[in-house]
Amino acid sequence: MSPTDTHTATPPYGAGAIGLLPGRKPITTLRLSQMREQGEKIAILTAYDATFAAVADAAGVDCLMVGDSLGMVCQGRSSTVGVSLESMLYHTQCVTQGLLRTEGRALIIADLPFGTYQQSKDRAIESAIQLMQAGAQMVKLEGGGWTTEIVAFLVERGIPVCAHLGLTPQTVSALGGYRVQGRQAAAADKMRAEASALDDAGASMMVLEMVPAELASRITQAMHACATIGIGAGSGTAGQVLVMHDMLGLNLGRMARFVRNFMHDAGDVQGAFAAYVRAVKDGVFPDKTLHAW
Ligand SMILES: Nc1nc(=O)c2c([nH]1)NC[C@@H]1CN(c3ccc(C(=O)N[C@@H](CCC(=O)O)C(=O)O)cc3)CN21
Ligand SMILES: CC(C)C(=O)C(=O)O
Ligand SMILES: [Mg+2]
Repeated sequence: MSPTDTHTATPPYGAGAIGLLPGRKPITTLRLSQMREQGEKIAILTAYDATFAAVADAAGVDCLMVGDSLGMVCQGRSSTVGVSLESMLYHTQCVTQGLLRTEGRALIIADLPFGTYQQSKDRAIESAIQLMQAGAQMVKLEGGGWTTEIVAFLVERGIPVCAHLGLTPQTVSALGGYRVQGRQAAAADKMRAEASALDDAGASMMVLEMVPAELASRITQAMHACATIGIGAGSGTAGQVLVMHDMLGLNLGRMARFVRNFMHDAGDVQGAFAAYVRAVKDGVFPDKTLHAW
């Protein structure tokens, strides 16, 4: 199938009413790997509720990420560390309902929150199963080499996994702040080795957050099956993700440098989401001015 056969690749991405667009094939992990192989960029936004999920889906967003960033965006916390599995389940159910109501096509990815996978593989799969039963189609967990065993354990048992390297917000205290990761040669080499191990362990996707663009590109090119998804990691990754509120220009604190306001030139929210999808697919977001690392 060529990229132009699909709904996502055919502009305009999101004119008209929410949902119920005919012939919209659901995004599967197989479809994501085809997109990676064919070089069609994967456009992802976070979502925390039914209405925004349905609007983002109708605008052509490929995956919706129920991020533990909901602790900051929805709950007003100063970090994601205190987010509970119950909160993640609630918001995953909300997003799932939004897509069911509108026959949505986006793939739902849910974050395993801090403290629900670090203890053991058993603890990780118990938490992951709950997210999958709430409607997630893939779970995401943060961390380097130590997560490889957990990723393999979940993947072998039929749970698609997204890894997450670079700035891992759940360990912000250990990292000393929300700062760029992998700047030094030794840290960059370590991240490349961890990324390859996670690829071999069967991770379908990998978020690279606040990583130098060149390092993110090198990691992307080294992957055998895993689709890299950048946030503040340049344009060389297989896809991009942003926190929905950020790209609409809504933030409780200071906006990170990698954010672009897509609401500014759009008539409405769905238009902003569609402009984001278009910009990611066309490779014009992010551009070089958006990351100073
Ligand atoms: N609204 C929101 N957007 C996000 O992107 C996001 C969340 N929340 N919560 C979870 C994590 C935390 N993230 C963050 C938080 C802060 C910066 C930040 O302040 N960046 C600055 C500092 C860079 C530096 O010190 O080098 C920047 O200018 O980008 C970046 C990512 C990304 N995630
Ligand atoms: C920004 C993405 C990658 C995330 O982890 C979140 O929203 O929690
Ligand atoms: Mg997260």
